[in-house]
Amino acid sequence: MSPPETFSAACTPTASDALRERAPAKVNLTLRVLGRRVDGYHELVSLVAFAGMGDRLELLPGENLALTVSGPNAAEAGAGDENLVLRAARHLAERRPGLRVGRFHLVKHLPVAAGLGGGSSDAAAALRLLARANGMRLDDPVLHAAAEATGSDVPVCLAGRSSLMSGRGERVERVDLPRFGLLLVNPRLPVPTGPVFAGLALEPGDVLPGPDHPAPTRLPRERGELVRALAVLPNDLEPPARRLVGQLGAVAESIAATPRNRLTRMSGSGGTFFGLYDNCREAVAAAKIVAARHPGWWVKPTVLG
Ligand SMILES: C[C@](O)(CO)[C@H](O)COP(=O)(O)OP(=O)(O)OC[C@H]1O[C@@H](n2ccc(N)nc2=O)[C@H](O)[C@@H]1O
Ligand SMILES: Nc1ncnc2c1ncn2[C@@H]1O[C@H](COP(=O)(O)OP(=O)(O)OP(=O)(O)O)[C@@H](O)[C@H]1O
Repeated sequence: MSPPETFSAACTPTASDALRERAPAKVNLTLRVLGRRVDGYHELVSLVAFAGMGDRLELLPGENLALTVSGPNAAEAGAGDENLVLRAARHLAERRPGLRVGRFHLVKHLPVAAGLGGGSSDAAAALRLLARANGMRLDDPVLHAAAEATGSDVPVCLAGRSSLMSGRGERVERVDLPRFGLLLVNPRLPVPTGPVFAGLALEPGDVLPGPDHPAPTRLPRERGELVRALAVLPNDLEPPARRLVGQLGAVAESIAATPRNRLTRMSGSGGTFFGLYDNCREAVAAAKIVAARHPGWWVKPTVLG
């Protein structure tokens, strides 16, 4: 006689119960450094937008927190305690007793330490998934406190749409931007964020005269006008990043030389550079040229906004 049926597996979550979120690449269209705060962080203002590609994160809700990672850049991101997915989850759990967590699976497409805020976007996706699993609203201040505690780029990634980011990264104002074709190029050389900021050689309390940035409402909505406005608002981290990693100059040149390129610039602390185009088709044509000349580089055409 067969043992009595316990039906024990009936309510065990399966992969099909997983919640899913995208973790898109963050692009800093502009990045002005206004000075250095007494806490050592730099005071910034940056126009941030999100790409049509990035990582993917799943959560199978449950009692125990765990993470597995797959995808082309899984090894570089790692699945240990320091992964920003787990750090964000722990920051939220500390602030929200009884938080239901679970098993995360990250598909890591974005290069690591690349200026695309990959880890920050993964952390923000983790917070959005935990909010869904716990019936929390996305504007819950606890979610925002956990984002801020996880990293400077996590609040803007939690917003997940074009924004003007300021302070250390904690102030985020929504901005409407036109859509662009986008080319992302990374020479597969990781660039650590801390040393790039350190290359500015600012002391705590220093204030830089001059750097100014138009308010969200003063930014043009038309693509051509916006490109002209962006052209005079650089990424202030580009000179120290180029000093740190000499090969970055070649990345910028390769994008700038493509047909119909509207703007070429470094994102975040580098070393990914982006090119803007009027549409995705032009970005694909540019990607083919760059990839043919530099087969070892990470080259992705997509859209922005
Ligand atoms: C360069 C940007 O990606 C632009 O969006 C961000 O400012 C960096 O964001 P992030 O990687 O999330 O940065 P965090 O993990 O908070 O900080 C990494 C390191 O960058 C430096 N850092 C970061 C942000 C900031 N406003 N000032 C800084 O000086 C600090 O040395 C810090 O130790
Ligand atoms: N999920 C993750 N994905 C990528 N890196 C992670 C992750 N979790 C932790 N890290 C660590 O975070 C560091 C920064 O990685 P990330 O790819 O977010 O950098 P970045 O793109 O330069 O970020 P930013 O643009 O915010 O400066 C790396 O040293 C990496 O080891």
